[in-house]
Amino acid sequence: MKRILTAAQMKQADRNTIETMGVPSLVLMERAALSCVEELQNGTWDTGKVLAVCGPGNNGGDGAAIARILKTKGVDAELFCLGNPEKYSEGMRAQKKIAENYGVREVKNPDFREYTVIIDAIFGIGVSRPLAGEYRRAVEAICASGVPVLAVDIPSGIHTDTGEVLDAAVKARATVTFACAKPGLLFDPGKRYAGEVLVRDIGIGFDAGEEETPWYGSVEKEDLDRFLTRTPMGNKGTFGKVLVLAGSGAMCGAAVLCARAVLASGAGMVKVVTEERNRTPLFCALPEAMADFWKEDEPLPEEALLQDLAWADAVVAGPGLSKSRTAKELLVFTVQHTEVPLVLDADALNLIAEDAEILSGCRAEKILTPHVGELARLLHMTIAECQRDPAGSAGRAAEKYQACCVRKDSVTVTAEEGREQYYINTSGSSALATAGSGDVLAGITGAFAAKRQCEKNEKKISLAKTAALAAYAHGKAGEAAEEKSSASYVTASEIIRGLQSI
Ligand SMILES: NC(=O)C1=CN([C@@H]2O[C@H](COP(=O)(O)OP(=O)(O)OC[C@H]3O[C@@H](n4cnc5c(N)ncnc54)[C@H](O)[C@@H]3O)[C@@H](O)[C@H]2O)[C@@H](O)CC1
Ligand SMILES: [K+]
Repeated sequence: MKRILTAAQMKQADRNTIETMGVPSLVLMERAALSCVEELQNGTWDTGKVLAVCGPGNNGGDGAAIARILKTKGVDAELFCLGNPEKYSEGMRAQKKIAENYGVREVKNPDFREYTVIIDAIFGIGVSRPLAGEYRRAVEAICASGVPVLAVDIPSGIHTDTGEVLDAAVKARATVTFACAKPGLLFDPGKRYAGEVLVRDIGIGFDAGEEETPWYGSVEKEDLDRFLTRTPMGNKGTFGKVLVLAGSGAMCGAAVLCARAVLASGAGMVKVVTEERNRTPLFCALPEAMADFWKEDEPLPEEALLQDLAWADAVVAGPGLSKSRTAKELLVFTVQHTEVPLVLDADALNLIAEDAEILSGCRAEKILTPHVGELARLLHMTIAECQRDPAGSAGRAAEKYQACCVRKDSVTVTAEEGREQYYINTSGSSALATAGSGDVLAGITGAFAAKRQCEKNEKKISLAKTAALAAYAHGKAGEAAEEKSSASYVTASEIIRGLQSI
């Protein structure tokens, strides 16, 4: 698990390192600069002629230190400083003086195209308003030059906490960021501006405060491997039994994909409850599945359903379910009689968006997996509003529906109810944007929720972390599928196969 820090939390961590731990600010800056120089000298950058573009704050100080260290290594490195020198931060003032002492040349009106690398050290986590005047002109000229850019800490003009572009921003080939990633480097559009994000340790002795909110983190491969470890003493009944309520008359595929993903994600058994017309295609496509059936406009098979719900360790409801009268009755019955974790996806979410009463009296822990369109319907907001605030909109749905909410988008965010805690997903690509991909994620989430349900209490991770692990596995499976061909050719079935190569 990796912590992700907001600007305020990172500043607190810097302050704590300097004031409480006693590490001088210039030492941190030196380490920050050295980590950027190390990146620049890894053989993938042409350091023939380097320009460090420095702002008035400590980000600028990093830039001046980078130019000076490069100069001592024989690189032709120059400085271009923006802002009023009287308003420089102490760190910038000191670093600029040191650079001068080492003979680093300061240029006043550079032609950016003359350089082989530009260091973007205009603003870091201290950026506080849209870029204007000379800052904006510099950013636009850097972008227009086409010269590869290494951004220091965060591309200048990107909001550290939201990833928004503050009117103009530098587009970097890579960003070296210090101590921890920042939300703005992982959310769109900041993610597209940051290029490759390299997190470097500079000796920050934080505790930025575990309790401090908002709390952001990302799960990693080790977390997934740890979670998926199987006890050799287990059997198909103890690895998780998942009930999938999916597929209406016209939509058998969603049920098949979801149930197949359940089995490919480590669950021991899957049972599908689907519309009668899906009987033959379901058994042909997935001989491993058990099944029960319902018929449109006929009474629900309540006895069988009660037994299925008592058997399951987790329930997934919604993929391809339709919003028919009987589908809604099935959903209401399931919500009222489920006591194990309930994953609500697709049409289940659409039905709930139209009638929130469906969830009243629900005793189960819930995971909602809406894409942004479904989330907008659940929150009665516009899609644009939900896109503008990835974490906040996920959090709002978690609060409103007393659930954990997995907000699916190019960057998936999982929010937990009751606390401002968010997992930002770091895996996946546009390969995941294909029909049936959501059914696969619902299946993986159901399998993981069932596995968690079977764990002993002391080993149990939170439901939100379980859902975040499912989103991470889904993204990794998409990446594995993409490696075999290209993002354009990946299908949902290939994402399921990709699970084997994570
Ligand atoms: N000692 C420390 O505190 C360390 C700081 N570090 C670097 O310092 C950065 C943070 O430094 P600062 O807090 O000085 O912040 P910045 O260097 O990001 O910029 C802050 C300065 O820019 C001004 N400013 C902000 N937005 C502006 C805008 N749109 N137009 C014009 N002026 C604007 C502010 O008034 C302030 O003077 C980090 O991102 C990192 O690169 C690292 O060297 C690690 C150690
Ligand atoms: K920067």
